[in-house]
Amino acid sequence: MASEEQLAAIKGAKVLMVGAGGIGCELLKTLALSGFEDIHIIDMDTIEVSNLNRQFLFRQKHVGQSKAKVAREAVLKFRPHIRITPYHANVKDPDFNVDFFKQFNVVLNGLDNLDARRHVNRLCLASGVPLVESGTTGFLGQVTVHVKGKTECYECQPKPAPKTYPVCTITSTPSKFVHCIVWAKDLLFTKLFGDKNQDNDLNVRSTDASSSSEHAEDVFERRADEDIEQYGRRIYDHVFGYNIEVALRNEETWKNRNRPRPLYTKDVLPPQPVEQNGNKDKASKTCDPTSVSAMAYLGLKNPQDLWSLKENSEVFLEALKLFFLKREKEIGQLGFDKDDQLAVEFVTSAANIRAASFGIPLHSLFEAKGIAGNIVHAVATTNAIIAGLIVLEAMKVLQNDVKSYRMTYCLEHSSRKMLLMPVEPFEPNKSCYVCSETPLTLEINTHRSKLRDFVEKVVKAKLGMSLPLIMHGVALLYEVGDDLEEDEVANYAANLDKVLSELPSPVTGGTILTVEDLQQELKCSINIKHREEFDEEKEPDEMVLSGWTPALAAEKKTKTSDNGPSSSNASQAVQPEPEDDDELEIILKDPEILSAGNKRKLSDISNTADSEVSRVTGEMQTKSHVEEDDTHTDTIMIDGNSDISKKKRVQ
Ligand SMILES: Nc1ncnc2c1ncn2[C@@H]1O[C@H](COP(=O)(O)OP(=O)(O)OP(=O)(O)O)[C@@H](O)[C@H]1O
Ligand SMILES: [Zn+2]
Repeated sequence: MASEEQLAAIKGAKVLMVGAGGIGCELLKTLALSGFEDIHIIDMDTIEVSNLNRQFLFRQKHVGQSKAKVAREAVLKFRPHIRITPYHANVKDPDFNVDFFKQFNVVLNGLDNLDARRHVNRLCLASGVPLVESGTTGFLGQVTVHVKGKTECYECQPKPAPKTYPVCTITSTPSKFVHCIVWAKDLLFTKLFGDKNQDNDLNVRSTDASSSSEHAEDVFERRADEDIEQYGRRIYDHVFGYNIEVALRNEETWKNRNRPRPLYTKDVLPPQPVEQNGNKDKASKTCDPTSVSAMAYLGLKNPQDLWSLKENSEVFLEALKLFFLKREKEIGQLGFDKDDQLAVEFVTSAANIRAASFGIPLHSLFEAKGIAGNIVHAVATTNAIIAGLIVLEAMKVLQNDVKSYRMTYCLEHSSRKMLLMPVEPFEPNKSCYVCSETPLTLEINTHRSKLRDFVEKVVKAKLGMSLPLIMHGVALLYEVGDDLEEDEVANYAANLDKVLSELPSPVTGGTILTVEDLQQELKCSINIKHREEFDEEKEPDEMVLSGWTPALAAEKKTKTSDNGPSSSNASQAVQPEPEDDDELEIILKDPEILSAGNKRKLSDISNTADSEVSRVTGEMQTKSHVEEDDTHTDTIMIDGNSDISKKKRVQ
């Protein structure tokens, strides 16, 4: 029960909720039922059918409508007297500036991506409004509190990079199904249906370039007048047969590994394509490209079935054929999308054929889709728990009850009757470039890299700035904005194509650049260090940004699966299966949700003397470990006074 004071604080509060998805729907409902009367909601999305199983404010009839607006209407039905202001918009829109943020007592995030989270963090810091941040992934979740000057900000700890695999594992020596998925999705699919100009390791690494260059030359291009069935079989024989034979020639590679088996269509399929009783007509009449399906054509109904090698080979050829026959216009610009049925069918079958070749167990389309789309199924209950915790923290923030702030982790397996683990928040990281203005250092080849590389790869991608302004002393090198004169726009555009050392105000080793985002009111200094050479594999961007160090050095490796934008990136991949038992076994829907902060804090705690906490943490680190004395636990403990909640951070 809330006290009189709490109720008064709640009633008088004006709160901003960002995101009205899985967490957001639960949060709005809980806020309304807890007595909040002035709630603003920003969400840029419309409702999709796939949201309905867990976003309970939405119904079938709402599909296609604004989430923010429908969520408002749904809650007003049972709380008609409160004020809910919806914005169907991107939180990064310039309208939501520092002044807009200043009107709120607290901001509550229910977002699903790093970019928007960082943006909101910066606006909260700039406006001095406390932020309660959250995320869930399946059974895991967390709520953290960020108050300027009092606790760490959302960006005080660098976020872990998504799980990556060495290129040679993907192209030459896969040992797990996920390696085959990455190969099928990021290399083969992209090679056949994506941007032809994009760098792709498929040719180079999976064939012996020196001895087979003429064989590999343009092998993926369909020849003029080539029958589509012939083309498909040629691709199949090349990637699953010929390339494997070439790889086998390198005896060194296979000394300590199982040798793969080359697969050719003639060994797996009958010589002529098989007509499927009447299904062909059905497939060819389909006009909606998104409903084109090789499975449907082949009469394969259950996505959870395990297909044989022959069936996979048929799906492979059929899917490739359907892309060329039904979706030809899209070829050259397709990227893998987990919601694209034909793409999932193609990738599943290609990954399975490769898996068969390498002696790796095959997977169903359903499983393969989960891996390829980095899907961890959402759990509505976790969202509800997290939403409740957000409200509890918001109430403490409104009463300025700093001592009671907690970051709470929702665990998958209870330990000692605890499913929720509250931890005291950490102090701001003094070397955080976002909240402490610490200068960063950038190693870069100033004679080779262009300003454009710096803007795209550092300022936008790494620093997350949207409207950057770059200065060298008093000289403006780059700026964006609606109010620029034409000649300024032309100057900046010209600068982008210049190498750093040839800019009007040359950037060389020893230069200090000031980078600023006017909307986020974030400013930071970057010390430039000239460096000639970079490691192609480890530093493909040819630049290394440093100076932004975690507060605690000891980091554990975290497995991640990325729920970010559906763009596929050859270096990113899911890690759904445990690899090594000694690694932290948290499977993340998106790396930014249960981020570095989470693993650091958990491992910090495990280093403390408190065995109870160590046990909880230990369980998270080795998921398969079963607690002997914990077979009938269904209690959730969120006792703010428990020993655990009093644990101080280790410095
Ligand atoms: N920049 C942004 N501005 C406004 N809203 C955003 C922004 N980024 C994400 N969101 C919203 O945050 C919500 C996150 O909710 P959730 O994680 O449940 O995702 P979802 O898109 O509803 O579901 P799923 O991705 O699992 O299909 C979404 O409704 C999304 O529109
Ligand atoms: Zn910070």
